[in-house]
Order: sequence, then structure tokens, then C-alpha cells
Amino acid sequence: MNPVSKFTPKLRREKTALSNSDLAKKKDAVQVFCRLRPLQDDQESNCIKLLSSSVLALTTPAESKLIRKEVHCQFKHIFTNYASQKEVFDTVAYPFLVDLLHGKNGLLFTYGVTGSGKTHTLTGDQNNPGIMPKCIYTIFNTIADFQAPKCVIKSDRMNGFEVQSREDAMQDQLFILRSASKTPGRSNGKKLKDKSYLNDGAKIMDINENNLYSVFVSYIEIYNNTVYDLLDENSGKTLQGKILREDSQKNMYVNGVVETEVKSAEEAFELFNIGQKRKKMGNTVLNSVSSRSHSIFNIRVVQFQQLAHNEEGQPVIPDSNLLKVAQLSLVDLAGSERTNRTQNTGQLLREASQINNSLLSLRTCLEILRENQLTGANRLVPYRDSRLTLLFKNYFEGEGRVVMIVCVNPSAEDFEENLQVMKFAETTQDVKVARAEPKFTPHKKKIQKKPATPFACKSGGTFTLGPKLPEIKLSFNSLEESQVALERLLNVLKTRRQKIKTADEELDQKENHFRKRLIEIYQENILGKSEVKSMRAQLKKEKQRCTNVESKLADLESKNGDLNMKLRDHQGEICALRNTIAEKDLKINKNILEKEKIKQKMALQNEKKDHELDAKLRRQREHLQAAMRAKDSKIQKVKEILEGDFAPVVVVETPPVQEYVQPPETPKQQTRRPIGTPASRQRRSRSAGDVWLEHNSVKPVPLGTVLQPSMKKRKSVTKLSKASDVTNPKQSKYCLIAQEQDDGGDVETKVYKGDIVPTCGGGAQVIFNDVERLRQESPTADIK
Ligand SMILES: Nc1ncnc2c1ncn2[C@@H]1O[C@H](COP(=O)(O)OP(=O)(O)OP(=O)(O)O)[C@@H](O)[C@H]1O
Repeated sequence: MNPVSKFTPKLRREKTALSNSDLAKKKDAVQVFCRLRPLQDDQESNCIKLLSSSVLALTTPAESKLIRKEVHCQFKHIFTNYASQKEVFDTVAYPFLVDLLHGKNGLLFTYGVTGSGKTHTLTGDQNNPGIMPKCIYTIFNTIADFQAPKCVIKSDRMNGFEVQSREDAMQDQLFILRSASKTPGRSNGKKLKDKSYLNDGAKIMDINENNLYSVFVSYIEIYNNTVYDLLDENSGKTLQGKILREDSQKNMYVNGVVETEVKSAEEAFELFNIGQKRKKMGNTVLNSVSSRSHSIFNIRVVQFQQLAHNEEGQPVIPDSNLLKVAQLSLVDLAGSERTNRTQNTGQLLREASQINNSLLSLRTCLEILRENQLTGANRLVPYRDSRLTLLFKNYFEGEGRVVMIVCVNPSAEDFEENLQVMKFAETTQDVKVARAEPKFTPHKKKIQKKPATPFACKSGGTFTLGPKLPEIKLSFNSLEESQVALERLLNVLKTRRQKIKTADEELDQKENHFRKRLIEIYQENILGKSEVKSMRAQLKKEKQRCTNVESKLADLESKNGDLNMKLRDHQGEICALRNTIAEKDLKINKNILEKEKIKQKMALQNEKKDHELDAKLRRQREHLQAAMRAKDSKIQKVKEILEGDFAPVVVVETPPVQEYVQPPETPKQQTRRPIGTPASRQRRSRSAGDVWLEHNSVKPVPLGTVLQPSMKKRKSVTKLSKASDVTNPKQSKYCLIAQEQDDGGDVETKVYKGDIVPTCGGGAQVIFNDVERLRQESPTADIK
């Protein structure tokens, strides 16, 4: 049975009128909610303080290097870390569903730092379902009794919907069943209850019960600024990028996106799970299951008024133009990341930079929108900077309600990122978007009606010329009977003629209608042809542009190649020059080293010479001093001899002074020439061992050397005051120790040694036969 449209296109004109005047007046600010997630660890420090149910304070953590401050942020409502998924759904998403089932669009997106709970809020898990599963359940709980037959409404993959005949719908249903049984992963929503979520039975109360509803879902992701269809079965393992297009009503849509009709929540979840498996996820330091792309789960509800049922009890379906279409986009944005915290590298780092770029574009667009609205400026909003903003362009320009949930991890570690998130939230709240109005399908495509057979009668039976011709039996016997038969024949012929005339008229009418239709088709064909022609021209232009760009690219590439060659040459030259420089540097360094060595050598030689000269000088000086001292001591001794009452002392001539004089080992008397020694004096007996008379005139500086005068038995005196000091017959040896210290601290010790020889007068005389000299140089003398 072909569907018959019972509507006039009036409603459409009403909609256009609304969009021009009323929409411009009714504007609502974007609603921004905040949801705090629980801290992972109770010990973690918190940077967020709740001041009321809509205001929070963000405080700089003590360990931060930033100046300490408290930033206050206001939201439509703040959900604390204790808030349940139901509370979030009831407050944020429920109003969206009311709108959706009344034909109004909506965009709900979660925004926040990675790991702040965006996916948890939007999807949740089986026991704790988030906004998406709750929305799906609520829709099906509500429209359970008002669902349109499957496949009667069909997506045209160009953002529009078309109405199918029941036969086509049946065929499509069969096709779906067959392909579902062939595809191992698909179970047509029947066996997937175990993968489902908890249904709390929520419903929307005031829907239009005269309408029938069809629900369609699509699931896309924007990864590295490319749009992918997560439900595209034909792409194989690698998803193909999709392009964004504008439909006739300037709505952005993903060209060729798979939009599947679902008849139960489970079917929707099955598709969501299929898409979820294809979604790009990553394991980062901050979240083990981190979304690396922005994912968009679209729910579209198509509704139409059910005016009548046909003889078979099937609803009569209206024209495609009168379908009311509304869309709810649930967007899970990838988390903003600071690379120094996530420590991402390679692919993850590239992804993060793309994520941050697209979020930055979103922020820029909203900032410019706000500026335009606040100042009346007309700055171009750069929606085209990223696929994310381009896709949602219509929402920000008044295609529906926009709500953002800012997810926040209150951990002090997230402070700096949270600060940025709060700034963005502030900007977003100031943006106003036109209030959503019910939308009708943007596509005008009508179903193909089968052309009526010109000769078919309305009842659908075969064409007859009317009642059968009566049998005529003419008889000359009964003229009356013949007359009646002829009249009956005449009547039948008249009826037939009338019928033929009516058929002729009908035929003419149909012919006219057919001709008219033919002309229409011809005109459409001409229009189509001219459209094709203009598109071909455009394509040609584009191709030409492409060729130009390609040739430019080739030029640039060859130039680039030349430049690279030159660069390589220059690099080679630079390398050679560097090598030469390095060699020269090496030589210079060698020369410097040699010079340094020569200098050191010369300095050493100079020093040596200086030392030698010094030593020579010192020796000469000492020699002179010694000579002087010898003279002095001679004079002194002569004096003492003259003054004393003991025998005159014979002084041994001092040997020439040396640097260091070792005490003589062998009998020195043999080598020394005694001066003035009395020839025949008796020497004291030495059988009992020599006893030394040690004469220390002053307190001597302790020698502290191994060279000590060898005196086994000794008697020490500091002064010879009496003659008996010398004449004691036990003493046979005399030793005089004298010390001198010069200005430089050098000490010179002299040990004069001699034999005590008794004199004939009963006195004694000392015959000096040896002198030992020990010079001790002060270690600091050289430094001076
Ligand atoms: N309100 C909450 N209550 C309980 N657990 C939460 C809440 N919010 C988040 N979580 C948990 O925190 C973890 C990270 O959350 P989620 O994956 O939702 O972060 P995300 O913002 O989507 O991160 P990304 O941007 O990296 O994808 C998950 O294990 C999630 O269960």
C-alpha cells in the first residue's frame, strides 16, 4: 500500500515565518553545570571549596609556585562528589528529552581535564548508567505504544528522512534481518540484555499521543581533526574519514553517515557498544582508559501525525515534508591535557596536541560569539578551524538548546588546568543561543508513486464496455417481439456508447495528466540536467584548481628538492670548514702547550740558577763570617787564657767552613795540624773511658738531629767559673757548644772539641783538635 499524504504544506510556511522573527528575539544563555568527581585518595589535597550549590572557590594550593589566590566561579548548578547519576540526569538531561520528543534539538557536552569524569557522566557503567543510557531508556519507555512501523521512515544519509511504502519497508526489514543473521557481531538487539544498563523506568509525560515516533542513532568520533563513522560496517578495519556538508537548510551534517533505526533501548546500546569498540582510547598517566577523540552519539527522533488507518489497519503515513525531526547530540569531549603532566610521547603526544587544538578552536569560537553578542561586533566566528566547531556551528547559531557539564577533579594537582576550565566555563555561560523550535525534515524527497495504468478502472478490475449485447432473434412473424429486442439492443448500445465516451474522457484526462506529469518530469529533467551541468562545471573548475594546486605543489616540491640539495652542499662545506677549524685549533693548542712547557723549563732553569747563585753567595758570606768568627774566637780564647789561672789554651785552627761539616770519624789529630801543642805533656789516661767536660755557654736550641756529638760520659757546665772545673783529673776531653741564629731563622751549631792536658804548673790546658758545624735552615726562609 502506497502512503498517502494528508497534510498540506502550510505547516512548513509557518515554520519559516517563526524562524525569521520570533527566533531572533528568544535567546537563552548556554547553561553550564559543574560536576565534581571524588578524590582518588582521601589524603589528596583539595583545591576546591563549595560556597553554595552554584558557587565554588578555587584556591591556589600551598605547593604551587603561582601567587596565592582564590577564584570564585558560578554555575547553573554544582553537583558535588556525592551526586548520583540520576540526579545529574534529572537536572541536566531530562529537559533535553522533553524538548527532543517535542521536536526540538539539543546539544549536551562534557568538558574537562583528562580523567575528570566526562565519560563517567555521559556513559557510566552497567550498574551506574550515565546520561546516554538513561536518555535511551526514557525515550523508549515513553514512546513504547507510539512507535512507527520499522523502516517506514528511512534516513537518506544526507541529513534527511524519507517515507517508504509499506512494501519497501517490508523489503528493508527482510534485508536487515538477513544481514543481521549473517553478521556474527550483530544480534538485532535480542540477545544483548546482559550488555545492557539498569532501566529505572523514567518517562516523559506529556508527549503528543496522536503522533508516531521513530528513533535513529548514529555514532561518530573526531580524531586528529578527522570525522569517522563508528557504525560504518563497510569501512572494514580502518575507518574512512567522512566529510562535513551543509544541507539545504544550512545544517551541518556528516555526509554518508550510517543512521540506524532502533526499536528498543537494547538495539541502541548494541550499536553504541559496537562504536565504543572502534573508538580511539589510550592509556595515559592520568587515565588508564582515556578518550583520545571527541565522540558524538546522536539520537534523532522522527515523528509524524497519525491521522487515519487504511483498511488493513496500518497507519497512513504522511508526506516526507511533514516529518518532524529532532536531534540530541551527546558529546564526550576528549580531555584537555598538559603534556608535562601526562608525560605523553609519540602518538599520544600528537593526539594530545590535536585534542588541545580543537578545544582551543571551541574556546575561540565561543569567545568571539560572546564578544559579538556583548559588543554588537560582527567578527567572523572561525567555525571552520576545526571539525568539532564546524559540526556544532548550527547549535551555536540557534538550532537548539546547548548545555555544558564541566567535569572537575578537585585534586590540587589539577589546579592549573581547572583554572583554565573555569575561565572557559565563564565565557561559555555568557554566550546566548536562539531558543530551539520544532524542526521538520530538511529533505524534500518524495516517495516514488507507481504510475497509474491508463486503462485500469478505479476498482482495479478489467475494462468492459458494459452489459453484454442481448441476443436478437428477428422474426417477421412477430414484429412486436423484434421491436422490443431492437430497443433492448439500442439501449445496450447507448450504454456502451456512454461508457466509451466516459472512458474516452477519462483517457483524455489521464492523458492530459500524464502529459502534464511528463512535462513536469521533462522540466525536472532539464533542471536536473542544468544542475548536473553546473555541478560538472564546478567539478571541472575544482579539478582544474586541484591540477593547479598539484602543479604548484610539484613546483614547490622540486624547489624544495633544489633547496634541500643546496642545503646539503652547504652543510658539507660547513662540515669541511669545521674540520679545518678543528685541526687548526688542535695545532694552536699544541703550540700553546709547547710554549707553556718551554716557559716552565726556563722558569725552572732560572730558579735553579737563582738557587745556585744564592747558595754561592751564602757560602761566601758564611765563609767570611766564619773567618771573622774564628778570628774573634781566637782573640777571645787568647783573652781567656791571659785572664784565667789555668794553662793557656791552644786553639786548633778552624778548618775552612763548609756547607755541612761532618764530625771526623778517623782520628782527626792525624789530619789536623795542632797549633801550639806542648810537645811532651802527658795526656790523661783513657783506660776508664773519656769523660767530657761539656761547656754550653748559652741555653742551646735542641738540635733534634741524628747527628749528636758522641760523649758517653760527660759533665755539663754553662760557665767555667773555677779552675777546678777544668783541672779535674777525671776529665780528659773538652767540648764547647756554641749556637748562632741569623735573621732568616737559620741556626748554626758549632761543637769545638779538644783534649784537656795537664800543665806542669798543676793547671790544665785544652788543645782543640776538632770542630763540628751543624747548620739548620729554617723552612720558611726560602719563602721569604
Ligand atoms: N563522579 C564520579 N564518581 C565516581 N567515579 C568517578 C566519577 N567521575 C569519574 N570517576 C572515575 O574516574 C575515572 C576517570 O573518569 P573518566 O574516564 O570518566 O574521565 P574522562 O574525563 O572521561 O577522561 P578522558 O578525558 O581521559 O577520557 C574513571 O575510573 C571513573 O569511574
